[in-house]
Formats: sequence, structure tokens, C-alpha cells
Amino acid sequence: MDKIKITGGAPLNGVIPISGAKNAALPLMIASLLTKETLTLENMPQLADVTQLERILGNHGVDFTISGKRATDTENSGRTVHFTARDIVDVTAPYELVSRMRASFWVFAPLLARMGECRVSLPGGCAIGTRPVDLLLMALEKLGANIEIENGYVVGNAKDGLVGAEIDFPKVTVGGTHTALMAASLARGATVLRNAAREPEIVDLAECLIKMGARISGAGTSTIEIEGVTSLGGARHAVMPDRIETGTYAMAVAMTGGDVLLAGARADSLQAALDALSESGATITETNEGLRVYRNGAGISPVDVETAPFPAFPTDLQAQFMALMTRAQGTSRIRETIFENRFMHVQELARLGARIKLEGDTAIVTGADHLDGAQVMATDLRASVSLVIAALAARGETTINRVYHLDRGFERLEKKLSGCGAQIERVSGQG
Ligand SMILES: CC(=O)N[C@H]1[C@@H](OP(=O)(O)OP(=O)(O)OC[C@H]2O[C@@H](n3ccc(=O)[nH]c3=O)[C@H](O)[C@@H]2O)O[C@H](CO)[C@@H](O)[C@@H]1O
Ligand SMILES: C=C(OP(=O)(O)O)C(=O)O
Repeated sequence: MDKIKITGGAPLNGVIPISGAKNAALPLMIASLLTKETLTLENMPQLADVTQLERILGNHGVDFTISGKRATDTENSGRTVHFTARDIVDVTAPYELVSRMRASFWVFAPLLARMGECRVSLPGGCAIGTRPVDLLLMALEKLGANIEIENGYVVGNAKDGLVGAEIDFPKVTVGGTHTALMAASLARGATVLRNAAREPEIVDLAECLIKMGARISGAGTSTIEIEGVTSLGGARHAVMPDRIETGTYAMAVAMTGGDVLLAGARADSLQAALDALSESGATITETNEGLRVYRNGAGISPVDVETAPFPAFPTDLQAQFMALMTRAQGTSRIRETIFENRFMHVQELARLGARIKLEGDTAIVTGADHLDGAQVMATDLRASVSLVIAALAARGETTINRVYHLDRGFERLEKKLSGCGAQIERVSGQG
């Protein structure tokens, strides 16, 4: 298994290109199951999760081809991938494929809406909480599906087609909103989603579905209205820039000091996180090319944050912000309200000398004068990258084990950081 070695202390200066968003690319790829025609996705990131989902879609009969690069393309341009689900050859998504990734469960909705039946293994994904799928299934049942759990598989039936309905989510769910949007797009009649997720990735999916012929209004607000259509067609859509990758590198610059342009980044997709960063002492400016993040040698101020659904501070940046706060001049409180087990990075940050106390859903972080390199290992994607941020500022060498978590969601991480002066290398091998 690969490892990453980082020697801390170097400031970051230069340009980091922001890739297409993992959490937008995955539902967009899944939307290709809704139509016989080709869905072309531009700005696709090259990530382990994307490759895994390509395998899953391939098993259902989706053909995908990658456009050749043009002479003017740089290494940093995202790929263009064409997905065609002319015939669905298998409505089962097996455990071996689905158990590795949470979002793969979302194939349930388009398979059910288009084929009237499906059988999908209960999902896996990052170990950050129990992560039930009850609300996704509640939404599909409201649309008329019959749902049973059999031997670890969720079996859905809607032989006579789905029918529009009023769906009130008791809790904001991104996956629930994605799946309800896809299913309702092919249901008979009107659907209203209330307390829908407002995340930018929901808007990206809705915009793509609209290009495919769906009739959706209100995406990005908590009430979304969908008028079902009998079929959807092909479309061309560019995956939005990754707001979590953006926030992660912005936090890395705030940690090490320096001056970096996050090329292609959009401030409106992560304003709450940028506000917290500014409060900590970083200067963030929006330019035509993206976001410029600057911090001089001055100290990091402690800032309290609480995660909540968009537009509040995202849970997917909580671990990275905690890494930053380990070097703050004072104490900060970080409250996690989305996932009950998303503090797995705390004990690993402690190996580097961080002083963090857990009180229920809140981490109390007392900034330390310095961190020291050590061997660390993380159990999920964002926790892993929080260790990268801490290591960039630690004295001496840090080795991060289990790099496969990082490869799920960060495209060319070592290259992007070393291009800005970080001393970081991947060591291939066992362990
Ligand atoms: C691939 C992808 O886009 N993953 C993101 C998505 O995950 P995901 O879509 O899984 O997250 P949700 O928004 O659904 O989860 C929010 C909360 O609702 C709970 N819940 C969810 C569904 C359900 O049926 N029942 C239920 O109780 C969850 O356990 C969690 O406590 O949104 C999360 C919250 O922004 C992010 O951290 C993930 O990175
Ligand atoms: C938790 C995440 O991913 P997933 O929902 O795929 O586990 C994430 O992207 O931070």
C-alpha cells in the first residue's frame, strides 16, 4: 500500500488547479442510467471513486468512452467522458462493487425509475457514522415504489412506474435529495421535495437533468418542484469545481503561510468555510482565475465552527479546519452535527502533538506552538487530508499510511502541493 512522506515547514506559493468535484461527478455519472442517449461529462476528475463507479455502471450495461486529449489540453484539464446506457443489462448492483462507496447506492433511483425494478446492496463508504438509507427509501416509497430488504440487498419494484408525490424530508439529506430528483424526473405527474438539501452539487445535478429534458425548479432552495417526463435524452455538462478540494488547499495555505491561486475555484460554493478562514487570519480574494489565498507569517487566530447542511460550514471540511486550529494561538471549539463518528482524525492529529479534547459532538482544540512529524494513518478521506495539512506545518518528517483513502477524493494531491513548494512524496509499496 502506498504511503505519503511529508517534511514540514515550507510555505506554499504558486497555483493549484481545482479539479471537478467528486461529489458532483458521482451523481452526474449515475444520471446517465436515466437515458438511452449519451451523457457527456466534461471536467471529470481522475479519482478512485470515479473508477469504481465506472465499474458499477459498466455492470449495468453503461458504455463509457474518454475523449482524446487535444494538443492544447494541459495535464490539468479534466477529462471528458461519454456515458451511454443504451440497454440496461443487469438491474442488480452487487455487494462486491457497492460496499466500497456510499454514493454507489444512488443507482437505485434511476434503475427503479427506468426499469421498474432493481436490487442494490446496502452501501459502504467512509466510516464516519451509521449512515442509514431510510430517508432515501422513504422518498422512493412515496413515489410509489415497493421496497423490501432481502439478504443485505434492497429490492425495489415499481412495475407500473413511479408517480409524483409530496416528499417532506425530516432531516436534510444530500443523497436523499439526489435520488428523489432522479426518480421524480421520470415519475408521472408532479413532485415537491420539502426540506431538500441545498448543496451546490444538488444544483449541478439539477442543471444537468434539465439539459437532459427534466422539468425541475427550485434546486438550491429547500423546496424543489419536479414535473415528471416520460423520457430523458442526452446532454453535455461540465462538472462543477470541487469546493471541498478548494477549502482543503485554502486551509493548507492558511496553515503553512504563503500565497496560492486556487485556479477555477468558486467562492459562493464555500462561503462559510472561507469566512472562518478569514477570521483565522488568512486573506482570501476572488479573481477572474479563481480564489487567491494568502497568509503572511502572523499567527493563526482560534475560530469556533459548527458543521451543518449548506450554506453552513461543511462537515467535509471539519477535519481539515481542526488541523489548522491545532496551531492556533488559543482555544477553538469545533462541533460536528452531521455525522456521529467523524472525529477519527483526533487521535492521529494527537500523534503529531495536537492538543484536542472530545466532549460529545464537540472537539476542544488548544493550539500548540509546534507539531512534530510522526507515523500516522487515517480511516477516512477527509481525516487523511487533515493529516496532510498538519504534516505540512510539523517539524521533521511525517509518514501517512493508507493513502488509498486520499486517492478516493484528491486528484494528484502530491503533485499539486509539491508544485507550490511542499516537500511531499509518494512512496509505493507495502504496509
Ligand atoms: C458522495 C457524497 O456526495 N457524499 C456526501 C453526502 O453524503 P450523504 O448523501 O451520504 O449524506 P447525507 O446528507 O445523506 O447525510 C446527512 C445525515 O443524514 C443522515 N441520513 C441520511 C440518509 C438517510 O436515509 N438517513 C439518514 O439518517 C446521515 O446519517 C447523516 O447524519 O453528503 C454529506 C453531507 O454533506 C457529505 O459529508 C458527503 O461527502
Ligand atoms: C464522506 C465522503 O464521501 P462518501 O459520502 O462517499 O463516503 C466525503 O466525500 O467526504
